[in-house]
Amino acid sequence: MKTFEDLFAELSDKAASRPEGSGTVAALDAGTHAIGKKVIEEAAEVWMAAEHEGQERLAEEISQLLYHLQVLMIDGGLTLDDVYAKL
Ligand SMILES: N=c1c2ncn([C@@H]3O[C@H](COP(=O)(O)OP(=O)(O)OP(=O)(O)O)[C@@H](O)[C@H]3O)c2ncn1[C@@H]1O[C@H](COP(=O)(O)O)[C@@H](O)[C@H]1O
Repeated sequence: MKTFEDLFAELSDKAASRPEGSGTVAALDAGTHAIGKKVIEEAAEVWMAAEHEGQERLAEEISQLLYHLQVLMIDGGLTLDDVYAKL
């Protein structure tokens, strides 16, 4: 099972190596504004799932929100420790 740390390491590697066909590379190339819009979209889907769609969908939507937050972290040059220091 993939952890938050595993995913961040994978995405950081993709950002550096820029493999063909990577959605992460495409998202980073689209820029901060576009990534931010995906974060908002996924956050709304998390909210809807929590209210109406059950645990399975909620877990799925939260995983997608975490993914887009990690893309925004990488776009902003943050490390996991930068965020963990604020927890
Ligand atoms: N965990 C994720 C992940 N979660 C969400 N997403 C993206 O978020 C989208 C989900 O959003 P929606 O359900 O709203 O679907 P959608 O509106 O049809 O999506 P778009 O049209 O906006 O792309 C997916 O289509 C993916 O683009 C993810 N994309 C990639 N990963 C993981 O990230 C890693 C690197 O992926 P690549 O960079 O694509 O190789 C791999 O381990 C992937 O499993």
